[in-house]
Amino acid sequence: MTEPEESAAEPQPPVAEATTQRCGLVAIVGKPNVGKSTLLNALVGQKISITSAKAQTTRHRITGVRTIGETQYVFADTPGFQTRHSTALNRSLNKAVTGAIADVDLVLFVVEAGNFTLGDAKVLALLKPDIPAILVANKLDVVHRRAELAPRLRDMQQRHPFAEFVPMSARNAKDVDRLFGVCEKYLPHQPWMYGEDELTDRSEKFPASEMVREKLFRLTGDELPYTSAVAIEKWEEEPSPKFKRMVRIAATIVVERESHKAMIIGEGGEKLKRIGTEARTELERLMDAKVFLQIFVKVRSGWADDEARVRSFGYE
Ligand SMILES: Nc1nc2c(ncn2[C@@H]2O[C@H](COP(=O)(O)OP(=O)(O)OP(=O)(O)O)[C@@H](O)[C@H]2O)c(=O)[nH]1
Repeated sequence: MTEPEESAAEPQPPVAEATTQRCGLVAIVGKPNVGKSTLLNALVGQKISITSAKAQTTRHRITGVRTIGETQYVFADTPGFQTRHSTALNRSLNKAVTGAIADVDLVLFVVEAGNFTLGDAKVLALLKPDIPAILVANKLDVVHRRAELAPRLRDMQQRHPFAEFVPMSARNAKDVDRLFGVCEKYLPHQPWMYGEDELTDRSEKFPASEMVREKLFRLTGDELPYTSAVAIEKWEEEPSPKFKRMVRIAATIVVERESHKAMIIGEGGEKLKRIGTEARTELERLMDAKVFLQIFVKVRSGWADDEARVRSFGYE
């Protein structure tokens, strides 16, 4: 039997090297309180902070994505390292956690500059020598005698073959930018896993609409049909001298009948006001931001039958 000759015409798998894009998984690890969350927030621009909205790859939960130029940095969660409790740190010394950092492209191993302890050594022992690791000596701003750093760093280098060493402060934007530059070359040439803004938008908008929906159903009881939906129509982050973060959100509740609309608005607008206040209060806590929430109620009969529209409300 001979091989069919038309095989040359079959579609070829894409050649990874052909892309100018880079994309890779980056794990931020370190003992509690060294500044991992602060660093992650600085790296992803504070856009991903809601834990319930974490995306998933096969083996990792994704805590944030940042795309700069041609390079997409996908930050992977390493559960167990992200805790303040020493018991949880002990728990983290297990295979699941080791597995989570075993197949990332790059590890950022975070320590407090000038303060290397047994806790660091325990986490360090879990790193695999074949995955490039960058030693991030964080909180450099509080180190007074920088000369004392060198012997400690040599000690660290003896324990693990770090690819590079970056002294920095997660609170310093220039340092954070520099860190991206250092990391870039360790991410493989391959197409991006996520759209440029995919996670940044979706991750907070979705819980926001769910929050309004939850209050809506809780405060209207069983009277309202489940076909009522909530769409986020406007989402604007604004700089504010007073608040760390300020977000203006406009949401629309879509119902099928005028009678449902009246039910939601309530006497003198009382019910809608309560829905808004409760949703806003919880969103502020969840997003750690000042939130201005406007809610509109629209009647669109039969919308639940319209597939495209259902999709546009996020029920895919
Ligand atoms: N001075 C200074 N403080 C920092 C820096 N980075 C983080 N911190 C502070 O260090 C403390 C711990 O930071 P986190 O980001 O919560 O540390 P973590 O490693 O995520 O802690 P766990 O969640 O317990 O694992 C916070 O009070 C931060 O504000 C820095 O570069 N300089």
